[in-house]
Amino acid sequence: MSTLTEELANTDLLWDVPQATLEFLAEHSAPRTLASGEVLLCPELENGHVYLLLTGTLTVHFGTPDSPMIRELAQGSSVGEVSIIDDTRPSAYVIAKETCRVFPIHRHLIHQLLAESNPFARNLLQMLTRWLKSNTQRIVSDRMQIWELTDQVNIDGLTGLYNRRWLDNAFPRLLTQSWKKGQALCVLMVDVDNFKSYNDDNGHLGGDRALMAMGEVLKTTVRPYDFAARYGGEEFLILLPNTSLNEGVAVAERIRHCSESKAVAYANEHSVPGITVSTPLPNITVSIGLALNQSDSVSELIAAADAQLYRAKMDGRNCVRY
Ligand SMILES: Nc1nc2c(ncn2[C@@H]2O[C@H](COP(=O)(O)OP(=O)(O)OP(=O)(O)O)[C@@H](O)[C@H]2O)c(=O)[nH]1
Repeated sequence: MSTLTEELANTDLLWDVPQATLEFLAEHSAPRTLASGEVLLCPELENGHVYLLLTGTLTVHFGTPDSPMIRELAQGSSVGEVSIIDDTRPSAYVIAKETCRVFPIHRHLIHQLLAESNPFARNLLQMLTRWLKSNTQRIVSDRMQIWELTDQVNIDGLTGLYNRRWLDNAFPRLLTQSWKKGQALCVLMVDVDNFKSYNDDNGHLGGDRALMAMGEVLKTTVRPYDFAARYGGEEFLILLPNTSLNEGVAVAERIRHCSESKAVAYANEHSVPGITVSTPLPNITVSIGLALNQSDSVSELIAAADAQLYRAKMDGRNCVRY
């Protein structure tokens, strides 16, 4: 067996292919040497060959040759088969990472091998299946990353509620939807009472703990189809779609009651080695202003809820006004 046919027999595409076929290929083509950085395939040029990688490493890049590599191909693998099968230009740049030796098999020979050699057809099918699977996995992991990132940009880091950015996008859409359907949209503006003093008495970290407790209260008191967002500082906006005034008042009272009875735990302290103690901070109270949509104007609705919140503050705090 010559060295070249041995090398061919060790590639994924020609594994288990009869010796006579390997010799036939060795007679009809010859290895080509690529210098480091040389482009083997690119979307701008037609491709007429499948290349078996005999030695070295190739890298695959989408978009431009200097974009980050998306895949590395090791000795024994092959490239170009997809553009040969579907008769299109390559979809990516394939570049030699170091000096490489590749063995080109012309399109005509590939079609001939497909028609005549079962092991070759099976190998090709397996390679394409692996390729398809790895692409699917890449799409799934990219999508999960996008979901995570989308979540991160829309969620307030301290409270875990939606943030102002989310609110600015979602509120106009929700309001327009409700307005078009002729449904009520109830808005609660929730503000922690005397929070400046709370911060002064318990420190900024203590204040943060109180806001985290508020986040938990809001997440657990609103219904699954309602939305709770941190509007800014110690102020929260709750959107209750398809909700009447009476139902909204009931939700607001529930939030008010849960807030005053929710324990605010301070950061863990280690008083005894091995035992973790959480010192409680004073509970907080909230004032809530409530308004129903009278138009599809976000600013009008916020102003109406804000006016009711002001009344709640003026009436002594820890109460709901509408
Ligand atoms: N710890 C902490 N404090 C914050 C945060 N955001 C805003 N604050 C503080 O919240 C306080 C809000 O105070 P004010 O707007 O004067 O209102 P208040 O003291 O709650 O008084 P009333 O609303 O009238 O009951 C300010 O001292 C802000 O510094 C935060 O993320 N963490």
